[in-house]
Amino acid sequence: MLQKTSEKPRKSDNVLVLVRHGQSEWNRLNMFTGWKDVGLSEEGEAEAHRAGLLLKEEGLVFDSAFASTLKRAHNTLDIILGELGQGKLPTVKAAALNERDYGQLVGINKEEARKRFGADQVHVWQRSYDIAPPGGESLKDTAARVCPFFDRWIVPELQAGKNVIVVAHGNSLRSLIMELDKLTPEEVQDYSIATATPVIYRVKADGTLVEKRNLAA
Ligand SMILES: O=C(O)[C@H](O)COP(=O)(O)O
Repeated sequence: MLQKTSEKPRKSDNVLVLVRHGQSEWNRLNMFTGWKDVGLSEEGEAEAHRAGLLLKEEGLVFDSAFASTLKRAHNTLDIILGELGQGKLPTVKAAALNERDYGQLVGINKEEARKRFGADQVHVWQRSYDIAPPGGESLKDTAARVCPFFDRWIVPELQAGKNVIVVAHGNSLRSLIMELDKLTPEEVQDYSIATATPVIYRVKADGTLVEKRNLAA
């Protein structure tokens, strides 16, 4: 995993950009989604275009692109790359980056789940580190597939000086950012990621992280 340094960022640093997909149809309906492969809503497509324009304003050009195998993520990536004029960049789709499996909660409206199981219990399932929803994955389980994939396939790209974009999901990215930012299980409970809001890490040639920024519209 990449380490952090307190050195100042430099223009020559390369970047790792992490983006949660734009609003999906089931985000719009406030339903637990997990591995269900639902598409982007109209608003989600618009958000993805806005994220692409924000990255364009930053002057970013990517050398490598990764997304999950779920269409809300790789469609968001396609829209972003289109805005950047990089629609031909080959992209890697990996199931290891898929959203956390929400098990028996999938397809249930989140408000309805709070009424049925209690708000505190649902919050524990949504945000705790090592407690899984029934039949699903905890954040720890999710990290156990996301982080090894990141180390195996993405870190070498960054260490080779490439600019990398990764489009994935609220919880698969939380598990990765927990590792990158060295968040404790308590800290990660309060950490959530907005849809289509790029998180930019600057990465030095030796692979250390120098700066993290959120690109809010
Ligand atoms: O799978 C889902 O329902 C969402 O993508 C993430 O849900 P959460 O923000 O409730 O964890």
